[in-house]
Parts: sequence; structure tokens; C-alpha cells
Amino acid sequence: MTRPSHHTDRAPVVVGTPGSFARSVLDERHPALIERVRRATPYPPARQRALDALLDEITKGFIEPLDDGEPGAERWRDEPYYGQRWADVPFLWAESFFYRRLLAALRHFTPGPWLGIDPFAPFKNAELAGAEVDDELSALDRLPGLTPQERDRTLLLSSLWGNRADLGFQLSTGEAGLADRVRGLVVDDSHTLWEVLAAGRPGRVCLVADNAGPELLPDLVLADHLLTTGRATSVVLHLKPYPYYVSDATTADTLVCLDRLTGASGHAAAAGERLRQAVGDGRLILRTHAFSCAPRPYDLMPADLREDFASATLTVMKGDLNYRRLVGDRHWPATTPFAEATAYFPGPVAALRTLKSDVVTGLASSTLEELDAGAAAWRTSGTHALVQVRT
Ligand SMILES: O=P(O)(O)OC[C@H]1O[C@](O)(CO)[C@@H](O)[C@@H]1O
Repeated sequence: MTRPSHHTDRAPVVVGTPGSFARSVLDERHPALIERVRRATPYPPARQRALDALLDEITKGFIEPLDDGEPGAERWRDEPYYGQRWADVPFLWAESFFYRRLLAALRHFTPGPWLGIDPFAPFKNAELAGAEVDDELSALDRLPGLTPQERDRTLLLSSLWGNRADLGFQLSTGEAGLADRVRGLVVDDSHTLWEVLAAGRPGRVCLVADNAGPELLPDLVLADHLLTTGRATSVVLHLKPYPYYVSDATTADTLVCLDRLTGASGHAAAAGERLRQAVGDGRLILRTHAFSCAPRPYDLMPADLREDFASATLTVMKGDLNYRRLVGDRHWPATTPFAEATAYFPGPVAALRTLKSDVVTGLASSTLEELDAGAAAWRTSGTHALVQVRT
């Protein structure tokens, strides 16, 4: 049985009525994703029929549980939402279960020819192969011309904006590059982030990764920077144990990114070599925990994961989904202090996130007023970002 969340006084975001952001994800993005997956890989007739059935269910039907024979089905057995309409359940739960059902339809966990095949690999590979990535990696060679503070800021903001799915990652250095990336910040606690790291050294940093490819590359370069500047004695990189939310990073994706770095030249290649060595001598630890793909907020994390985060000088949560899970996917007034929403977290925690869903905390009322008076979709369009830290 799942314990109750600390945040039960705030209503969770449910998929809800047409017109809401959450509903558009279920009504539009998920059916479109099924089609993309089908087109990207030549699945046999039985898998195609399973995709048809899933599409039918999410568009017209009621939530069905995983088959009992499905590996790991016991983890999902006691959920309270089966038999309900997809639109009536919490958004966080619905999205997560959709990805689990998609993998079941494709026999991802079933011994046989499709075991372990990542349905999203074609998209992830295409992103990483782009010439833009070559340009961005070459831009790293300009880092030595920056002051140490500019280097810190450039690499932190590259990791942050790497989370903006449609952007590629922006390692373009120098004043112009920085100014561009600072403009969209709705909260910037980055000075506190560096202070926490300085006060806690030598220490371990947990970096909870989000997307593969163009986001994971700057995350890895940031991890290298933390190690080489002595901010971290080790970095624990939390990855997804299986393909999730399309582009979330797995161990396989990390190895591909390391190859992409070492296959480049200059600073990128050197960072790639150092990171390979760091994996080899235990300073870069790749970790996957089942809870990383659970449909739950972090306040319900199990004891071993809590201990992991508690032992870190700082835990850095990347991306939108991790943010939703960190503060609970709930209707917080946007001015609720970030520290209040994350009070349960067992140690200092930072969020590096571009805004791609409705939930947000920690905004100054003046910022909120300004945002509400401007572009309508500031919460969901990925044009804005934040660096929030709770010490
Ligand atoms: O990759 P990120 O930054 O976690 O973003 C994932 C976000 O995309 C969505 O799945 C919508 O497609 C959000 O619901 C989710 O929070």
C-alpha cells in the first residue's frame, strides 16, 4: 500500500477537461507518439495490434491493468485507478502508466526477440547525430577563454537549457550566449547552488538526469566540471531503468553520449575521456532505481533512495517531470516558497528546469504578474526556465 503524500492539502493535477494542458498530452501527444513509434520500427502484426488496442483504450476506453504475466506487474497491481476513464485520474499517474503500457504492448520486458528494444531509440539517435551537436561540442573549446565564474555559469545554464526539448543544447559561450540564456529565467538561485557546493566540499553530488542526447551531453559536461573543479568528489548520475517519457536517459543512452563526447575533439573529447575514467574508478556512478519510473512524487520515495539523496552535498533534479515529482504534481499557488514544497526532501536540492507543464512554485508575485500579463503559455511552452535551490 502506498503511504499518503505530505502534500494532501493540495489537490493533484488530474488529466481533466479538454482544453487543459494535461488533457492535451493524453488526447494529442500520446496517440501521436504511438504513431511515431509504429513508423520508426517495423513491429510485427501482433505488436501492431497491441498498439491499436492501446490507442483505442486511451482514446475511448477505461484504464486496464497490466496483464498478470507481464514482468513487474506486481508493482502496479494495487493502483486505485483501473476501470476509470483516463481523463479522471492524476496526470502524473496517467502519463507514467501510459509509458508502462506502451512497453508492455511492445514486449519490451518479455524474454524473446523484442526484449530490451528501446522504441524511442530512433528518435534519440537522430537527435544526437545532428550537425548542430557537432557545433555545440566545438563551442566548448572557447571555455578556457572565460573566467572561472563565467565557466561555471555557462556550463550550468547549458545543462539547464538542454532541457528545452526543441532547442538542442546551447554551449555557445561568451556574453551574448549567456545573456540569451539568462533572459528566460523566472527564478535564478544559481549563486546559492555554487555556495552549497563550496560549503559541502569535498562531497558527493546526485544528478538526477532527465532526457538523453542533447540534454544529457551538457549534463555530463557539467558532471565533469564538478569533478575537475573539486566541487564533487563523486557524482551519482540517476538514470531511468528503462525507456520512459520518450527521451529519458537510460544507461545505454549515457554510454552513447560518452562515445559522442570522446568521438569529438578538443575539450569535449577530453571531458569524455575523463568521464570514462571516472566511471572506471567509481567517481561517476551510474544508478538506476525502480522508483525513477514510478508514478509518484518524490515525497513518497523509498528509504534507500532517500538515504542516497541524504548523503549528497546537493541533489540536482533535471527537467520538468522531476520538478513535478519534486513538488508533487499539485495545484500550488505559484508564489508558494520552493522550500515549503520541498521541505520533506532529505538534503539540499536544486531544480534545473525549463517550464513545460502547469506546476510551478517559488515565484515572486511581481514576476508572476508580469508573466501572466505576457505570453499565455509561459508555463508550458519551454520558453522560460528556473534554477531553484533549497538549502
Ligand atoms: O523532459 P521533461 O523536461 O521532464 O518534460 C517532460 C514533460 O513533457 C510532458 O510529458 C508533456 O509532454 C510533461 O507532462 C512533462 O512534464
